[in-house]
Amino acid sequence: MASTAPFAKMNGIGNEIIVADMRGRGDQVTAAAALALNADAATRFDQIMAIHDAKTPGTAYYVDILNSDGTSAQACGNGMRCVVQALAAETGQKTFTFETRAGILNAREHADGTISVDMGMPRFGWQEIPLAEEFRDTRMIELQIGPIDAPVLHSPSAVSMGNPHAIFWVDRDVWSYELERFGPLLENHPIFPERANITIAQVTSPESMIIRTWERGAGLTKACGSAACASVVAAARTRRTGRSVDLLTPGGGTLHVEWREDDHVILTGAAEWEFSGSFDPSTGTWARDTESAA
Ligand SMILES: N[C@H](CCC[C@H](N)C(=O)O)C(=O)O
Repeated sequence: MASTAPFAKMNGIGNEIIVADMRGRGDQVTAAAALALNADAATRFDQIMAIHDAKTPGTAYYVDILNSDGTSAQACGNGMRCVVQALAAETGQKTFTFETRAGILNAREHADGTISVDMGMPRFGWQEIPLAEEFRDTRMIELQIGPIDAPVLHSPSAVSMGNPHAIFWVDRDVWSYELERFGPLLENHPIFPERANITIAQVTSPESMIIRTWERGAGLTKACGSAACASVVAAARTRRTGRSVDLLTPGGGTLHVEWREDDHVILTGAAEWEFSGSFDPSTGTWARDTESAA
């Protein structure tokens, strides 16, 4: 058995996150460990953020991201805020430069405890998202679900925030759609060769929207940061909102997204620690720290 690694169960406005401290070791959190942790109600999660030693000069840490089905993800905005909060508490530092599979990413903890993550630049090319066939304009792609003559959801915008997203625009209450039924079909639709995160978005003003997301590899979640970024970029591109938007998410929390003029997308919100423990990164066997809160 490999030696155990410390972890913290946290959440980013309800997005269930495990921050695993894999610094100073060469092994990885395995898919088997992810599945085992997710099968236990106490450690059920949407993403594991595994902090590794830096690989690239100029970055402080390399962060590997796993979904609850054991697959890996390029980006996780809510999880990055949890990573920042944990590292800021440990080091006293407020700003960090990370590397993820999607590239270099900067983040900062503010005086009020909220955290901003620079999620980088969105990409709109059909091959970059990626889509399986050519769409010259990804502001609206041909895809629908439900009866052919009366689709329930149709014509989403497609965006890459490092990871693939499709945003379906709806006029009715986002809760009136059976996302748990349509989500898996759309996530795995052949138009998305790397699958996709599926969001339904209701724009409520030029500065606000409500979103619900079916996450690739994790299912329905209480919040999804990269989907919030993708939704604002897609809404601004289609003139539904401006470039600075508050998003209400299913957990009741709010995220703020700003698509800056320099094309970077900044995600801001809270992060919360729940409890700490240690786990075996190869099997997922874990124990709660005795001094840790319930
Ligand atoms: N919860 C994450 C997104 C995870 C994306 C993941 N489900 C994928 O792309 O496979 C967030 O806050 O950005």
